[in-house]
Amino acid sequence: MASMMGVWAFCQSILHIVFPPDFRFAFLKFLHRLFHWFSAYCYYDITEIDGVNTNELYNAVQLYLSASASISGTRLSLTRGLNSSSITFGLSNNDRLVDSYKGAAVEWEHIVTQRQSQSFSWRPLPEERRGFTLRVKKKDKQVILDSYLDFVMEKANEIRRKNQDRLLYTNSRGGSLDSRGHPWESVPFKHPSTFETLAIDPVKKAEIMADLVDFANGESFYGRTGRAWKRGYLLFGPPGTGKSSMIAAMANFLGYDIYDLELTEVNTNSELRKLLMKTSSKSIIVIEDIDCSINLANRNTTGGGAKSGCQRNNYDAASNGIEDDGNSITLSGLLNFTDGLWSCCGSEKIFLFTTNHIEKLDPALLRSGRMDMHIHMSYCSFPALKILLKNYLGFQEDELQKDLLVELEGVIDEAEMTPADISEVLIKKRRDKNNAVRELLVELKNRVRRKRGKSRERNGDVIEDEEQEKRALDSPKDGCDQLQETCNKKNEGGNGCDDDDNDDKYD
Ligand SMILES: Nc1ncnc2c1ncn2[C@@H]1O[C@H](COP(=O)(O)OP(=O)(O)OP(=O)(O)O)[C@@H](O)[C@H]1O
Repeated sequence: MASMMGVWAFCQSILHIVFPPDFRFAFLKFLHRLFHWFSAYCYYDITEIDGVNTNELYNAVQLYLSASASISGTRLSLTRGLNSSSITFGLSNNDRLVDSYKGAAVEWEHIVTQRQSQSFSWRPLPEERRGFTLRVKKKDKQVILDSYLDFVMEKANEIRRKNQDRLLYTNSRGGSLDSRGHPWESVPFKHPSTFETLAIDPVKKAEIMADLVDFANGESFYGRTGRAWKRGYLLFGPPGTGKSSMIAAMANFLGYDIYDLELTEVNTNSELRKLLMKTSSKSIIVIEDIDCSINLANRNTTGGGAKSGCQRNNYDAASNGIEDDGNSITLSGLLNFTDGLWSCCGSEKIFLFTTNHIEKLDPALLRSGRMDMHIHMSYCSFPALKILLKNYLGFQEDELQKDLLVELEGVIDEAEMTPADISEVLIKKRRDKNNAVRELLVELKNRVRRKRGKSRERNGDVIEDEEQEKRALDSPKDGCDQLQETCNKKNEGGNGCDDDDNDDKYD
C-alpha cells in the first residue's frame, strides 16, 4: 500500500512538471466541451445572485418546485418568508427533482457551493453560492425556453399570492429608494373589510362584484379586443360612506396588492412613471382624495403653485402628453399614468381614484377608458342599514320588530347619515342590542328634525307647533308622512320642507 502511494505521488509530480496547470485546465475544458457535444442534454444555470442583484427566476423556481417537492421529497428545506403565512418546501442542497412540461422531461438540481472569496460588492453577498441547474433534452430545448420558464414564473406568482399576505405599498417620501432600490415601501395588508361586511345597496354590490370577476377573468377578452388589461374605478361620495372600506374589500376579494399612491410626494411626471413601472401585476393602484392631492380643476386655466402643474398645463400639452416645465406633476402626466403606454406595464391592474367632490374633477379624468365605472358611495340606505344591524348587532332581518323597521325605513334616507356615523352609534351600544337600535332611531329622528329646521330657517318659515312636529316624527307609524303633510301645509305654494340643499350634503 505504502509503495503504491509512493508510486502515485511520484507520477503526480511528474505529471505536474510535464503538463503545466494552464495545459491541464485547457485539456479539462476540452473534455467538458466534448462531453457536451455528444451529450443528448443541455444545461442551464440559474444562480441566486445575478451579478449583485437577486435573480427573480431563482426565487420563482424555488417556489415552483416547492409545490412538487412537498409531495415527493424525503429531505427538504423549509422556509417561511417575510409576510408569509405558510411554510414553503424547497430542495435540499444538491437534490434533484424531475418535472415534465408538454411531454418534455426536465430535471432540476439544486446546487450549493461555498463562495471562494468575497469579491468587491456594494452589498455583502451570501457565503454560499446557490443555484439551480436545469437539465433538458436538446430536442426539447425550444419548448422549454419558449414557454416553460414563463410557466414557472406564473405558477410561482400564484403560489406566492396564495401563501403570502397581501401587501400595502406606499411611495417613499420625495421618491427616495429603499435598500433594494424600490420606490415603494410595504407593510402586510390586513384590512378586514369584505363585500360581506360592506354596507351598500345589495344590487350595487352584486354589480361591482360581477364587474371585478369579469375583469379578473378577462385576459382573453382584453387580448382579443386589443385593450390593455386594466380597469379604472372612481369612488365618490361624502366622507364616511365607505370608500376606503370598498378599496379594502376589492383587494380582499381579488387577492390583489394595494399601491396607495401619495401624489403630493411625487414631484414630476417622470417620477410618476417610474413608480408605475415598479408596480406588480394583479394590483390596485389607489389615489385617495384625488381632488385634494393635486389641483385638477381645469386643464385650460393658467396659474397655480408648484403642486398644481395641471393648472399651468394647457390643453395641447395635456392631449399630447408633453410636460410644460418638467418640474411638476401635471394632469397630462396623471392621464398618461392611467391611460398611456406606461399604464400597460405589467397587466391586470386596477386604477382606483376616490374623491369627496366629483364636481371638482376634470372631465378628462372621468371619461370611459380612464374611469370605467363610477361608484357613488352614498349615505346609508335602508338595505345598507340592515347589513350594519346584522354585522354590528347580529340582527337577522326577521328578528327586528316590524314597526321598528318601518320607523327606521321612514327616516333613514332623509336623515342622510353615513354608515360611519351609524356604526359609531351601534358600536357604543352593542352590548344591549335592542337599546342600540332605539338609540339609532332617536339619532336619525334628531337629524331629520335638525335638517328640516335648517331648511325652514333658510326659507324663513315660522314653526307654529314644534310639539306637533316632534310628536309626528316620534309616532311609530307613518310619522314622517304626517310630518311631511304638516310641512306641506305650512309651505303652501313655497318650497317644501324636504327641499334638500346640496350644500348640506357634505357637511
Ligand atoms: N359602507 C360601509 N359599510 C361598512 N362600514 C362602513 C361603510 N362606510 C363606512 N363604514 C365604517 O366607517 C369607517 C370609515 O369609513 P371609510 O374610511 O371607509 O369611509 P371613507 O368614505 O373612505 O371616508 P373618507 O372619505 O373620510 O376617507 C370604516 O372603518 C367602517 O367601519
